[in-house]
Amino acid sequence: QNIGNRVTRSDDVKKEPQGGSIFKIRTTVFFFIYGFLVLFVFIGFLVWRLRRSKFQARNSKMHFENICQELDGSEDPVPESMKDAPINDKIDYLPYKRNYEIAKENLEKGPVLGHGMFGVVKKGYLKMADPKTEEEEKMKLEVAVKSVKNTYALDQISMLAAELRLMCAIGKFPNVLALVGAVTSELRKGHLLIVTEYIDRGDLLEYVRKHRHLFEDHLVPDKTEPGSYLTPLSAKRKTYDFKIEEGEKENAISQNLDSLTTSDLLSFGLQIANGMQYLSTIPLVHRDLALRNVLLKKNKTIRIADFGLARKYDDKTYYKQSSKDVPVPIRWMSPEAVHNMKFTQQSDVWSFGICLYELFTLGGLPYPTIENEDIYVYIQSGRRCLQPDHCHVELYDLMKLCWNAKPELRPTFTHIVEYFVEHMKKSAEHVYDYVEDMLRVEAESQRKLDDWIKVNRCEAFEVDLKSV
Ligand SMILES: Nc1ncnc2c1ncn2[C@@H]1O[C@H](COP(=O)(O)OP(=O)(O)OP(=O)(O)O)[C@@H](O)[C@H]1O
Repeated sequence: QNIGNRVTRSDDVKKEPQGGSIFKIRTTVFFFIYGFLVLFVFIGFLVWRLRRSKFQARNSKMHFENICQELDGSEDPVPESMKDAPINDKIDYLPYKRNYEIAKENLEKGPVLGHGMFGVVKKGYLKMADPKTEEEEKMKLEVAVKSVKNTYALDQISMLAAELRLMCAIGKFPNVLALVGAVTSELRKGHLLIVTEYIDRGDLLEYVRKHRHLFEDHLVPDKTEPGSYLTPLSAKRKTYDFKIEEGEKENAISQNLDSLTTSDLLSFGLQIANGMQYLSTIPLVHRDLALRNVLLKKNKTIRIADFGLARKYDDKTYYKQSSKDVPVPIRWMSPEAVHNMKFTQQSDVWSFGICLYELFTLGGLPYPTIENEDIYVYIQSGRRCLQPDHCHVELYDLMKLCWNAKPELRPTFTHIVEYFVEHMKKSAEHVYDYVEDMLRVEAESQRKLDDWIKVNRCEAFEVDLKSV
């Protein structure tokens, strides 16, 4: 049957009229022209792509070149009008100190510690730049290494470079995250690494939240206060009862990380105030002071971190006032900062008051019953966070001072540290002694970080800081 069909088809072909071949020629010519056009467009597209990627490469090379130049800071002197301005405003003039440079081969990268919106922080191990002994050759320092997720995101690399220059100017202080060094040698290829101290216990907010069920409250209702049985317990004045024997004072803060007591909260509060006081003398405005940006070490000392210009835009904590705006940490912000987006030392003081609230509520959300969009109206009407249960009234008084509607009437960080120290010397001297001792140890360990990079740059750095 198949053979039969084939015969029939070939017969049809033989019988085809002449008009059919004209049609065939036309079709061939049409396809030829059409194919030629397609080929022409395709080649045009390839040429356009090639030229565009060449242009982009030249453009990003130029941008990377700019970022490299910016690393050295502007050659112009800081204008007289900006002399006393916070270093955040003078970022263009801040240089990256080249003696912070780490040889890439001395740095080994480890597991991811955490992500920001654009950045990623990994654990790292740094070899000594100039080992003198065999033992030193084998030694490795645990560090944290920050980089951007997308090496082609020029604006993010530029922000990371700015963060590096800011960290160079900040220097070292026990309650502030210290820069160990940086790898900038491959910046032209989009690779920039900031290497800082490794802080082993994550952020303080998570720590207090995770340990709130173990909390040991040493703030008890004042037994000497006269009151009737009609006075509710919550309305009674509370005082500390640390139950520490004379000889046990030095162990009064447990280094066991599976514990959380009133002494710990006081110690964290004092340390944050101490770190902020140092930053305010530089002067640097943090702009995002919150427990989530404070890191904890296993000896229960803390480091204020996250001076970056990039923010965690995807985090619910950051609120967009309108679709055009940059998301901001509205619950931590003073009213004037919300109103005009102007961040100052006084707005940092407000945020410090909120940090105390977070501490003494064991990681509670500020204004828990108020929606983001209603916070500004709420604080403008004079209302504030309520006194946390675990907070001594003198510390709540300090919080209220930090939340004064008038920025100029808020205490400075120097006043805050004095207030804290006085409160602790009176009521919790063991905590004060502990913090003082630990900070001495931490200052020493930060000084030793310089040994991991070739040059001992402490002196040079101090001279530079004064001239900024
Ligand atoms: N020095 C450090 N030691 C240990 N862990 C760290 C260190 N720095 C950051 N981390 C961890 O990495 C997480 C992300 O860090 P960080 O918030 O600085 O990232 P980021 O990229 O700067 O984010 P963004 O700039 O968008 O705020 C932190 O929450 C913390 O858990």
